[in-house]
Amino acid sequence: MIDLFVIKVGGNVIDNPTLLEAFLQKFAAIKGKKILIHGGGKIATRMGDQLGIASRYVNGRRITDAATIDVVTMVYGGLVNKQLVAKLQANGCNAIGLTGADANIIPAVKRPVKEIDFGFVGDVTTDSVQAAPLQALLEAGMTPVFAPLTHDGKGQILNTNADTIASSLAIALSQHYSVRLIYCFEKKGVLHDANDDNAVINLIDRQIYEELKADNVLTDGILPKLENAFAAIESGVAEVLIGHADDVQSNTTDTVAGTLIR
Ligand SMILES: Nc1ncnc2c1ncn2[C@@H]1O[C@H](COP(=O)(O)OP(=O)(O)O)[C@@H](O)[C@H]1O
Ligand SMILES: CC(=O)N[C@@H](CCC(=O)OP(=O)(O)O)C(=O)O
Repeated sequence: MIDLFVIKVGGNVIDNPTLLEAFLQKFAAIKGKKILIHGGGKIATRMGDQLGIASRYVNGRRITDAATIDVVTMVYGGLVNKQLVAKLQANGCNAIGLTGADANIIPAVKRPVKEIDFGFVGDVTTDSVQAAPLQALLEAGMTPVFAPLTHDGKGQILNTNADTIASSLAIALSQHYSVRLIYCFEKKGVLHDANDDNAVINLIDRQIYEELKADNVLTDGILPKLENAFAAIESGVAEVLIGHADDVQSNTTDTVAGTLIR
């Protein structure tokens, strides 16, 4: 099978012009087939504040009411997605910006209301992801760039966590390609101590994950990121890595830096 890199870049990198520029140069230089998924949660929060629409989170997920879905559609599907595409084009990468609604690639279901009403948040089932249009774009030499938006098939855009979009696409495409899923953020990997940037854990399996959780080493966004990483590796994705945005290029070779998920 042909190799495919499915690469996700987080909001802290997108929000830092120096880190972002370096990341996009390295991403553009990666040879072979690749897909980029971007977040942008921090920018959406800032834009919402400017519009008088405050952000609320439960369990790390944004409560996406009617006003908020408009903000995130504009920010993720417009501002962030198109800026990334233009910068990749400037770096010689033939990027094409997409949401999950485009070509019906990522249908989703509005999260059912239980104790919490998350509003217009979409849950993805990997068997509903449409790989064929993505394959057509990849075979034509283009690099799809995904905003973290999905749709319900009835005309409603939905907000879906970018880490989840990345693992769902990686799983669906692993039927056609040998996929390496790489989560890029502003740390060198999963750390033994979140404040010590050099304390990288090289390898995490389910048992180590449970021990790290019990020891309170893992908090905040790294928990859903690891859940998505395990979902991918347990559903046919060949390799999953979590590392620094600066290491994206080396992480597409045999010399990996960061945390390998097994
Ligand atoms: N042990 C840990 N190692 C690395 N990051 C950690 C750890 N514990 C908590 N974190 C936090 O998790 C965050 C990553 O999650 P998140 O903000 O969702 O990433 P992204 O920017 O990719 O969306 C880091 O910025 C860090 O603050
Ligand atoms: C449902 C949900 O929470 N969606 C996320 C999508 C953006 C995202 O995932 O951005 P980062 O990768 O920068 O965190 C949100 O709106 O914050």
